[in-house]
Amino acid sequence: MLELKNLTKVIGEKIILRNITLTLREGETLAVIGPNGAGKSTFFKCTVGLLQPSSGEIILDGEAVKKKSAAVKKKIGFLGHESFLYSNMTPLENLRFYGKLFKVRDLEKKSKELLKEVGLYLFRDTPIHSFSRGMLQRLAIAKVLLPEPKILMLDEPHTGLDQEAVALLNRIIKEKQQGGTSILIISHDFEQVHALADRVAILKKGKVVDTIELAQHLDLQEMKAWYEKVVKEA
Ligand SMILES: Nc1ncnc2c1ncn2[C@@H]1O[C@H](COP(=O)(O)OP(=O)(O)OP(=O)(O)O)[C@@H](O)[C@H]1O
Repeated sequence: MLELKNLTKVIGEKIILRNITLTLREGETLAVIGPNGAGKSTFFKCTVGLLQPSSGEIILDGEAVKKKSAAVKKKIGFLGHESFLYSNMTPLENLRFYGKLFKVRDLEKKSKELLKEVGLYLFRDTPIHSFSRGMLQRLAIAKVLLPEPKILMLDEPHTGLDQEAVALLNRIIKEKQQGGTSILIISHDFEQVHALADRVAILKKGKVVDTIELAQHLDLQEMKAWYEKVVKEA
């Protein structure tokens, strides 16, 4: 379980995140949506440890994340805007490199399986500097899955992907959901959020202004209507 308690981020004079308290429950998929500039990316970066919050706590299974222990890093796999891949290396070399860092067992076998899963196996020995954005995103997904994290955090994971890659990503996300992985998704894409999330939180001006459970009966139009009403009134 990942708990965010009173998370605040101030940059310069500006308060970007205000007292965010939110829990990612065991095995749930939580989506965070909100208007441009609401603080979603800053929220994501603070939660995965790329940015230090100004105050507040992030607690993962009872342990403070700010310690950045290897165990905490291994539990959370994140896919942000930067993929942190090495462009002069091939997909297989990238996965070997990260797999060794995370002490992944059966690394060679697992890397090849993941490359097959994301449709890059044929390109396994091609340096990635010639890859398209979609191919890089596929490799970034494989890299994130390699250490089998308990929690997946995805910032706008569908952006820039073609239909086939979106379907692939959603299939992987659904597989992970079934396996009990907790997932946090930041997204602008209502359709994907509706298809994937169990619960949705709206972030506006750095604050969580409302959350809703996506029960079976709440269709996409109703979710959009809820969002528009909350954003207008908050
Ligand atoms: N390093 C920074 N210095 C100053 N202001 C920043 C910095 N990073 C973000 N901001 C400001 O914080 C606010 C929230 O930005 P953030 O990128 O987190 O929003 P967002 O919800 O992800 O937006 P979008 O939907 O447009 O991607 C914006 O007003 C932005 O200008």
